[in-house]
Amino acid sequence: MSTPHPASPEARDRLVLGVVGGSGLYEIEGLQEVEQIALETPFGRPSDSYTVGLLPRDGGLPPVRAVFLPRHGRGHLLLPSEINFRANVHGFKQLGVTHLLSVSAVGSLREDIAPGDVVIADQFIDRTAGRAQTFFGGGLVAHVQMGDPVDPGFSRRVAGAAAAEGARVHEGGTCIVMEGPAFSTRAESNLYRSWGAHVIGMTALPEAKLAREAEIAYAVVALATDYDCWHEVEVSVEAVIAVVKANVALSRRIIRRLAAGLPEATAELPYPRALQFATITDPARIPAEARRRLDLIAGHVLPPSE
Ligand SMILES: CSC[C@H]1O[C@H](OP(=O)(O)O)[C@H](O)[C@@H]1O
Ligand SMILES: Nc1ncnc2[nH]cnc12
Repeated sequence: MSTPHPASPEARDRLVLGVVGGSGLYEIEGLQEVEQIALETPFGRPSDSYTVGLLPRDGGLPPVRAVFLPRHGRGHLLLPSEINFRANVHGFKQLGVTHLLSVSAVGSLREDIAPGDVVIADQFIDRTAGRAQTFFGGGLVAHVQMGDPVDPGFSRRVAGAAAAEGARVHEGGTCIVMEGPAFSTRAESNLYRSWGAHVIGMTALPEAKLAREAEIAYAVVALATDYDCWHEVEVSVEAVIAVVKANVALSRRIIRRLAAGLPEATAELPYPRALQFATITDPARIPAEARRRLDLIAGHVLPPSE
């Protein structure tokens, strides 16, 4: 399978679907012409090798290229705090991904979001600590916008695919992203409820911020697995995994249904041009090392060095 350079106009015009699998989703199904690709990045190693292949598309269109990575690694070896989010997103970018679907297990902070329901989260509150949040730094400064952290058009398609596959879908919702790995205290859980949040997880950030910097459209399909501890019963990994396992076939069907309806060209489902007005550093002062490290992410918005 030939892959154009991800920064080339040809690659940026062609829609490529990325899927980052969460707890319980370590493989996807139905891929044709499958390859496993192990990558290195300037930010270290991703969580595992990427599975790359083709998923069928409706309407006589050629299949869509799809790239899958389990964010905790196969066998679930990585804590949320141990995930190298920068390497994971950089790897997706290297493989030409333009649209990244995050699959995530979350706790519910609302009575009306029951275990087994799907939430297409569209806002996040960052309660992580000490995670690398950006590709930038070291002499090249950029500030991307995060007012709308997920891509609305892509998220609508994800919601449509989930509903078509029979899920009970909540379109929109605020996700608290905590550091973990311990689940919340009851006081924290009640505090997050008082903030109006809908669900709680441990991984959507900094993933969404890095996807934005990489100009990859991002959407989350969050599977509610439990009622966090505000609901009186403690959260247990056993309960979370039981719900994920009961819904793993649903998650895979949502991915296939989403892929089937995707257009061929990014013009029909544009990704964010997030870096167009985000860099602030005087191009003449950018260190060569920073230019090299950020070439794939920001090379297209930087004037060439003299
Ligand atoms: C196994 S319960 C806690 C664990 O599950 C979620 O992972 P992911 O978002 O990758 O599905 C949550 O964020 C925690 O990492
Ligand atoms: N209650 C919860 N808190 C944080 N992350 C979760 N993932 C699944 N359930 C969770």
